[in-house]
Amino acid sequence: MCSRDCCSKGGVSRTKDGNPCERRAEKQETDIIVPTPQSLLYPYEMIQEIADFLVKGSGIRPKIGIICGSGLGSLADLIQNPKVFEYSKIPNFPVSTVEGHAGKLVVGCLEGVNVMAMQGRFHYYEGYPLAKCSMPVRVMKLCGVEYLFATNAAGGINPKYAVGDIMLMHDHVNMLGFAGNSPLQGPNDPRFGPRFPALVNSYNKDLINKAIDISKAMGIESSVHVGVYSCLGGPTYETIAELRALRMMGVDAVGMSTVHEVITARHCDMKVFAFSLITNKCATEYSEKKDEEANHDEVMAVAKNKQKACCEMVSRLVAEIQKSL
Ligand SMILES: O=P(O)(O)O[C@@H]1C[C@H](O)[C@@H](CO)O1
Ligand SMILES: Nc1nc2[nH]cnc2c(=O)[nH]1
Repeated sequence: MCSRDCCSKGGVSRTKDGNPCERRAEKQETDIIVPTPQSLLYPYEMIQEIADFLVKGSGIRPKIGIICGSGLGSLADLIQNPKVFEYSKIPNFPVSTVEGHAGKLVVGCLEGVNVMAMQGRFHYYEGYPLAKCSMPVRVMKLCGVEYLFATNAAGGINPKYAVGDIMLMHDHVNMLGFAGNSPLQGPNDPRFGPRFPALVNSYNKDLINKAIDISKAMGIESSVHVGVYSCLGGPTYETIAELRALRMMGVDAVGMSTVHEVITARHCDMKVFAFSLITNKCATEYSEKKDEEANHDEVMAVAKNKQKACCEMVSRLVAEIQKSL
């Protein structure tokens, strides 16, 4: 009861004659916390400011943006004459909190092409909203990037995949999107892209075909697949029932990233190439042994072992793009 002698009925405070209590209504109004829509977290001007800082600081306008997956930070070590920016020194940039994600942005030259690589990405499970996780993709765009290379470590659900294989992504199942979460949620800024972007053909077919040719030239084609990736929120790895459900949906590999980055990149019309390094085989039988459970140490160890092949795939593909520039 408030001091005006009100009672609460059906969650609404009312005076004795049945009218809503004004004082209570006023208080409730001030108590309501309206979350900022995701798209407003990083307005265009703020992204422009970050991009200007990076272009001015490096003296480079990159054409290709690379996001290094867990344990794949060595992709950025390929870059010549690197200018390195710690995330903590970039205005309005989040910090990396996960092992295997160094938290550095490296700008320089690879195979004659200006590139920008993120040694460390941001994940939803770190507590960042999706728009914050994929904000660097928009920064890349305003720096001049036309191609996004997104890489990740993922669990292999397709029974034909082995640990250490590479899966070229040709599509995704957006589980967080199924649940109504999107980095584009909120008012749309048309300077980035349209309100309703189409996502069919998100993964550039020409780049996938070039990567297949490269895998043949490298003699690793038997361990390179083309498949469907799905991102879950993490940080838990999946239950067996979840893995079975994903398999039934046609998912070949599962991870905790990339999809929202690809959505953001396609929204601003970047060409996308993405691959998963299969760091563990997902258990789909209840009889699996304890030592077959996914764990991050294993993910990191496999990524370390396979970084050479991943690096070669990336640099050869950049060299192919260079020919067409
Ligand atoms: O950043 P990626 O997607 O490569 O990292 C995966 C997903 C989790 O961050 C981590 C789990 O081991 O690896
Ligand atoms: N969700 C998920 N992410 C991963 N990253 C590396 N392996 C896995 C996995 O099995 N599941």
